[in-house]
Amino acid sequence: MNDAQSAFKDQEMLRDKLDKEIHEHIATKKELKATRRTLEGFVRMAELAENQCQKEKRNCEQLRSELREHLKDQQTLRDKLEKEMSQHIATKKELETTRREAESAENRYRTEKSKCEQLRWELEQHIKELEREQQLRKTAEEKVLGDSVSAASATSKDDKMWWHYSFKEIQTATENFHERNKLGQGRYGQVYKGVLRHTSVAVKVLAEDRIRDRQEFQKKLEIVSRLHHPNLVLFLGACPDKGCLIYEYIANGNLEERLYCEGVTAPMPWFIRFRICLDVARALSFLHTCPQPIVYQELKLRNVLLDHGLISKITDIHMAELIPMTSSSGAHKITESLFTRELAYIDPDYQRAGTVTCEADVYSLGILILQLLTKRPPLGIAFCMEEALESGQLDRVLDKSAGEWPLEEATSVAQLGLKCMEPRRKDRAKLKDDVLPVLESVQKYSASLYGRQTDSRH
Ligand SMILES: Nc1ncnc2c1ncn2[C@@H]1O[C@H](COP(=O)(O)OP(=O)(O)OP(=O)(O)O)[C@@H](O)[C@H]1O
Repeated sequence: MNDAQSAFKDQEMLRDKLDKEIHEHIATKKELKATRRTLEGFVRMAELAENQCQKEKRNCEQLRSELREHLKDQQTLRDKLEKEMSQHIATKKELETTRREAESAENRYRTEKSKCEQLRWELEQHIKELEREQQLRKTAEEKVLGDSVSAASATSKDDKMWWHYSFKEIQTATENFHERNKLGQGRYGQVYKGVLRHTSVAVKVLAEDRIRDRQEFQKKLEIVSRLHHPNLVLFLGACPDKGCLIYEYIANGNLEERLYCEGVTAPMPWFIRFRICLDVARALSFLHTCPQPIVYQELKLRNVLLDHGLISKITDIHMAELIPMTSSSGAHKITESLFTRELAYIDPDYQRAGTVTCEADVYSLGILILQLLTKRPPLGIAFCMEEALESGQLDRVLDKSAGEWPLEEATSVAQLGLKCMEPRRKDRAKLKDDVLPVLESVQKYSASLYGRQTDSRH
């Protein structure tokens, strides 16, 4: 083989190689073209996608801002709702409070109404009782006036005005002085409830030393049995040998218990208190104006009993002292030791004069009046009332549980109470001229307020 041939061969091989490379190049070019198209497609798709994205993004922005607006609106609405809700709760609470207040006001109204009804009923009973007793009183007073002189010396006579009960009868009546029938224990003995000859009675069993002087005791019984007055507890009889005194039973306890609402009783209204002052003053006046005057000496809250109509009656009348007919001054030396009496109620003039007069009762009445006005203990009561009146602050010391006191009337009763308590007996208020007129006019005022006459006695 020559050179030409080998060159040709080389050229052939080169041409084949070039052809092959051209083919490969063409194929690669085609591939590249295809790839380029694909890529261009991708680019377009990417552009489309980006456009879409932009659009979506814009939509999103739009939605977000709408959402923000919406949320803002919702927040405003929620704030408004919360505000309204709390207003609603506050209104509801207010309504609840108002409802409770209305309920308690209604309850208070009902209680007050029933108290009023009760008082009205009691007043009506009082009127009936007074009417019934008025007649009794008239005849009794006439009889007493006629009889009391002879009564002092009636011990040996047989014309007894009281029942003589046997001890057996009294034992039966009190179930042999059973504890459950015991009404209380005083300084001079025990008191039992019982039923004697179909009548409710209080049996007072006096201590032995109280009946030692038989004659004196009998004499007292004769006098006491002749004392009939609507405001005195009625003495029915006795079993003198055993020191048992039989009194009518008074159902509503004593004034101290009622004033201090023991046994959860309702407070006494002011007009009942005014009436009690008058009742007690009338009882004292009756005793003092007997032909042979009687000084009660035992006036205090515990010795004023109240019946079902809240009419007051003074008890322990057997403790009273007769002023001897021989005493021109109306003064009497008493044998009783002062220390057996309640000190605060004792006439301060007794120590100076050494004798007792009817003014001693007026002094005790003064304390009782001030106690009913203020519900305070007797000690220092006059001083406290003087201060209140001088400073024009009476309402500060008046007992608020008695209701709305009429100030003008309360002032005149308070002044009267102080006048009764003047240290010197000659300066004290006089029952007939001062005490009764003031208390009667106050009673008239109370009656006019309640639209009817609650007192038919005078
Ligand atoms: N007739 C009566 N009806 C109903 N209760 C009465 C009667 N008499 C007395 N009592 C009651 O019996 C109790 C004792 O009364 P008593 O008179 O013996 O003593 P006191 O008044 O408490 O004290 P003091 O001996 O100091 O007077 C009191 O609670 C009184 O209210």
